[in-house]
Amino acid sequence: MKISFIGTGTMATAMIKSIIDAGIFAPSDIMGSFHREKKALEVRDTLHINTTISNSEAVKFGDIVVLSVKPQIFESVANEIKDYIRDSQLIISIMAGIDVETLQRNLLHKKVVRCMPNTPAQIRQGMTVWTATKEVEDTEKNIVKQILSSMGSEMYVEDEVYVDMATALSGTGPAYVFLFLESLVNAGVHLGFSRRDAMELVYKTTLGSVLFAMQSGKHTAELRDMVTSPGGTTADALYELEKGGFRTVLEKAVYSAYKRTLYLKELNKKKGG
Ligand SMILES: NC(=O)C1=CN([C@@H]2O[C@H](COP(=O)(O)OP(=O)(O)OC[C@H]3O[C@@H](n4cnc5c(N)ncnc54)[C@H](O)[C@@H]3O)[C@@H](O)[C@H]2O)C=CC1
Ligand SMILES: O=C(O)[C@@H]1CCC=N1
Repeated sequence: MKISFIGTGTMATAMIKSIIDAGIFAPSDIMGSFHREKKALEVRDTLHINTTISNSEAVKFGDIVVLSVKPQIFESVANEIKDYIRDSQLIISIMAGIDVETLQRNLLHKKVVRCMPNTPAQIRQGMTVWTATKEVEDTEKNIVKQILSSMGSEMYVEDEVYVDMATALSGTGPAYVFLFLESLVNAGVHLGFSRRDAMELVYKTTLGSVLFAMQSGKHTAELRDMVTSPGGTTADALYELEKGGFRTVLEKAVYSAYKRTLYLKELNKKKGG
């Protein structure tokens, strides 16, 4: 079985490394298409996969074709490749804000998987939410599951509305976490720690807390109470966080990313005609 990537950037490269590491595809069975020859040669030399600057060549190569270009150029890429897609091929899209109906209509193809991965896939710790059209067979769904599992965890959903929601929560999620980490590290530096020590304290505290929350199975409010001594330091810090609207700001941010996903979806539907 062969797989092609249309647009071999950050996310596609993470997927390619994962499927090679997991032994699902050999480099010789992978093709990546590129915008520029120079980048294609660089990747060919490092990952030892096949490369091309022709999207139609890439489509002809794979049994599975992954669409990993930016959503803004989907329409022009679809026009370029639609006549080369075979009925038997499985199309996997990782593009944000392009729904199944728009994919099917622009590609003139029914067998489609839409998924939303995230960047921790680069170290095989990603989280991907995905759905498939009824034309995708169970054996093909199993292959998709294997591909996505090689990048970390995966969650299948029947209704694609959850893929839109996941775009705001888990797809965009790493950016929220990185901003949180950056703020805490800065707070540590403000107190007087070296940046290196502050990073170690913050990263390990965050990692330990996440693992504790996952393994204890307790509600986070209960875990928070365990830290909060009467008249102690935590109560003061939490008071300031609530006063500053920490939860509300976070919820509004996620909701705003969700609205943006829906906006992009509508925009791409209209563009597709
Ligand atoms: N970066 C992220 O955290 C996530 C991104 N996504 C989705 O993944 C897709 C790719 O995102 P990234 O990898 O971050 O972007 P990227 O910009 O790193 O990758 C896109 C690649 O497409 C190439 N390209 C541009 N025009 C092309 C053309 N006409 N034909 C072929 N290739 C072309 C670019 O040179 C680039 O390498 C997007 O649709 C995005 O919505 C999904 C989940 C998370
Ligand atoms: O910002 C974006 O549009 C992409 C989709 C999810 C994460 N990054």
